[in-house]
Amino acid sequence: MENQDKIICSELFQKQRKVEVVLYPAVLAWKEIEKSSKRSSGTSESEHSQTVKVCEIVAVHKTEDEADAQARSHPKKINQPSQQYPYAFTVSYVRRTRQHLWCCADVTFHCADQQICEQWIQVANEQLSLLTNRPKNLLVYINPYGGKRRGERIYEQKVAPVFRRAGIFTDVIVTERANHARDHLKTEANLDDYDGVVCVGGDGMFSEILHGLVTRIQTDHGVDQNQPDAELVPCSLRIGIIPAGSTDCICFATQGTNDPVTSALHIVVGDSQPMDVCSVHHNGVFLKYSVSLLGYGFYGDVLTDSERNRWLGPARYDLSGFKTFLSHNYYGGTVSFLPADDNVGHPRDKLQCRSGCRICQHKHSSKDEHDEASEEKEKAAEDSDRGWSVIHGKFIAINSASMSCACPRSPKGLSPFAHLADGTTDLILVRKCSRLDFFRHLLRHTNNDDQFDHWFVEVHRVRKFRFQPGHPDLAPLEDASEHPESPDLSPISSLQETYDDRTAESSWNCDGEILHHTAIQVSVQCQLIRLFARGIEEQQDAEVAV
Ligand SMILES: CCCCCCCCCCCCC/C=C/[C@@H](O)[C@H](COP(=O)(O)O)NC(=O)CCCCC
Ligand SMILES: Nc1ncnc2c1ncn2[C@@H]1O[C@H](COP(=O)(O)OP(=O)(O)O)[C@@H](O)[C@H]1O
Ligand SMILES: [Ca+2]
Repeated sequence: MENQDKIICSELFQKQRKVEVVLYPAVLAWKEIEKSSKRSSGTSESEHSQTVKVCEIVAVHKTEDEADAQARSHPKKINQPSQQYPYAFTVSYVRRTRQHLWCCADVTFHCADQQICEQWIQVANEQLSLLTNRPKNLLVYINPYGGKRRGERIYEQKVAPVFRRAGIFTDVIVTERANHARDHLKTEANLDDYDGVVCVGGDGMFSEILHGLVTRIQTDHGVDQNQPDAELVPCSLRIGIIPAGSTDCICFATQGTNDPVTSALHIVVGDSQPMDVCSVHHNGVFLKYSVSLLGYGFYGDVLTDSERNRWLGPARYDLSGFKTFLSHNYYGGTVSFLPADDNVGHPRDKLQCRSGCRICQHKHSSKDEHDEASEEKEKAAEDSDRGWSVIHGKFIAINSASMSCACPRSPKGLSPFAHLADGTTDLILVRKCSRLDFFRHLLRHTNNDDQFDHWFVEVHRVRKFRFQPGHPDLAPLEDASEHPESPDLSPISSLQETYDDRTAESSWNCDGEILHHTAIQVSVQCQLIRLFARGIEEQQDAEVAV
């Protein structure tokens, strides 16, 4: 860096070592100045600078620790270098540890001159105030019953101290019933008072916040959510997620870890990650929004069963997953879908959505350029069923993943190459197959094998889809148990006695909530919301060069 880039530069003390500290517009750097007998000047610079990006500084504060106070009140006792420099300031900043985990680290610089110390604090804070994307006022909702019921504790012990340090003001509401947060956002909350909303809970709680916010914005702008083709108004408030639920896949898939401190730091630095939202309708009536999984069959049945065992906490999904696997139900129906454009890739193209993803960025700019005429044309084509594909069949699972849906149970997710903000969802059809085959498919969610590489699985990247339950009389699929490649495990007859595949219906798991209708129409709303996140970082992003 050039000399003229320096905003302030001083020789200070850090841990009793003399360091040169420089604040550049984008970076804070410090390096040790060693005593050296080899040089006439008596000092030499050590090889390595330590650096912190200014945009990842949480706060710069005057340090009031005991040693400094003592040094000021008993100047005669001074014998340590740090005590000769009794004024100090502390820089709190983001430090990456491992696996996308962030922590808040502190570095304290000491100096002899009070004025220099105060100048540093003032100048550094002026630089921080130029970062206009940082939130100052947040509305926080805590679900005290999510996950292992630790929401309040997690917030008080791990998150609130980070917000306090960063000087963020918060209004905190601990919910008293289901849909408390949704209803408060819909009708009561004064959204103009806040720069963002924070959700402490799981995917179900996130879904509440999403519905409250999106519905409020549409109502304020006179948009009718019941119109499947309505142009929805994007939310200007960002949403932060503090993971305190059971699956927490929205948090995991957008920052790579389920750690409350990491989430708090993404909020403090003002990250912004656009995200697609699926709108779900039934016969022209709005049902729900979804950002992660819309799952019929296996995941719908797991969720329905798990609700009965909520007291088990996150383990309820393991029990229900096992029971549902043994039941081995399949459901008839017709899936129709409108494939996405080729430029957004394919669910098996191995292009992972990462921080600053080019595919999502390209989608954003082409969305801006889209003129009204081409939009009209597109709509007409969609309405006339031109370009739609139709599949009848018997399915063990129909999953729509608008993002990877990675979570600790499945670190690469249901659709590892799905994108957060490309305006599409990956539609995964798992046809009727043997129990052993389905087990192999599930197992591949936990290892590096391709879970789509099975004869009974197909996956499509789509912009819209529809589902109609019912026995597929028109074009029944051959019975998979007769398929030569699918040796079945012995049937578990007691579990299947009452099961009639002509009439049976499952339900939809919509981000952890059960939908009350099975016939649905789904449309992806490109980048409707933004999170306080940045997508999963590539490992080299962690290094900073000066
Ligand atoms: C042989 C071992 C097979 C293990 C296969 C595991 C596959 C797991 C894929 C999980 C995808 C999760 C998608 C996210 C769903 C959440 O929205 C939903 C609600 O979350 P929360 O509100 O935090 O509770 N979670 C689920 O539906 C749980 C699915 C668990 C399935 C075993
Ligand atoms: N105070 C409350 N009492 C009961 N249920 C609540 C409360 N606040 C939120 N909920 C509901 O709890 C459900 C599960 O919440 P979530 O935080 O996702 O936990 P989990 O991940 O364990 O399912 C959501 O459907 C949400 O609407
Ligand atoms: Ca998507």
